[in-house]
Amino acid sequence: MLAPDQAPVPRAMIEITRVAKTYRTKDGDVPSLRPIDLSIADGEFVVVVGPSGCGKTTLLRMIAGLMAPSEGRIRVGDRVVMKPHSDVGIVFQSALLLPWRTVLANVMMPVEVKRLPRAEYLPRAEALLSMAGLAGFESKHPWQLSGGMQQRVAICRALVHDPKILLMDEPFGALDAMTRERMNAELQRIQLETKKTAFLITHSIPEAVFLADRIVVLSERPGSIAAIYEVPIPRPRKLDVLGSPEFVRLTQTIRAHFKALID
Ligand SMILES: Nc1ncnc2c1ncn2[C@@H]1O[C@H](COP(=O)(O)OP(=O)(O)OP(=O)(O)O)[C@@H](O)[C@H]1O
Repeated sequence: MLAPDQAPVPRAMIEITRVAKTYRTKDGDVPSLRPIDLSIADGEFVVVVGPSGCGKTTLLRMIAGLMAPSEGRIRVGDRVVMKPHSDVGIVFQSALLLPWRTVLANVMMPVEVKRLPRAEYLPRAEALLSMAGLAGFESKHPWQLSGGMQQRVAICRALVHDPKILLMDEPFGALDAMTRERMNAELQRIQLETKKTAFLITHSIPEAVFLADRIVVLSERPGSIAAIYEVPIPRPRKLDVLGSPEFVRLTQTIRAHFKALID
């Protein structure tokens, strides 16, 4: 048996090392992220907040391999990210469902694109829809669903190929406040059940505090890590927690920090 100080340190699921990004445009260079370091553990839920244009989406796109860093490197699992890869599923602000396809056919899209065996993944798609409260809607079309339901379909689609990581860029930004709160509770449940590592960008500080294990606050562009807050509220968190003193205190602290960044 290993002594406590010899116990293996679990390897991070996402390791971001001195990653910076400058966009080279015909009008000149646009520095968007200063070198940042961040380790995200397997199963952890990390939420990123920061002023508009500070580089949040840029960071997400680099984790997904959709864009290369200008400096530094990103490791996901055992591999250094060099190109788009299957370890992530991505959810955007708009569900981006294909209107002529049924809900189930939309969820199966990544299986087709990645040429995975349909027979193996079909039951998984159905199980995900059921877990997301969409059993019975498999053969409906996107226009027959509410905005919140469409976003749940997008989450199922992001998870269908069983990626290790769920990346979300303002997934509930277009929803009304009540639906958004319900979706936060749903997302928490889905993440706890699937045990995925989650990385979410939001402009809503309450959403960040409700969902996160850790909140990363980025500074104005070119973004750098201004602070990291742990959220010690036990899970599963019910929506009642939004009114608890601990929740309100943390929300206010982060809001004040945020305000100081942009004033
Ligand atoms: N393709 C690009 N070419 C040049 N500059 C870009 C490009 N994409 C983003 N930028 C610039 O990089 C900066 C960071 O953009 P990014 O979209 O990552 O910010 P963000 O924090 O996600 O913003 P928001 O909260 O408004 O969505 C912005 O100033 C933006 O103008």
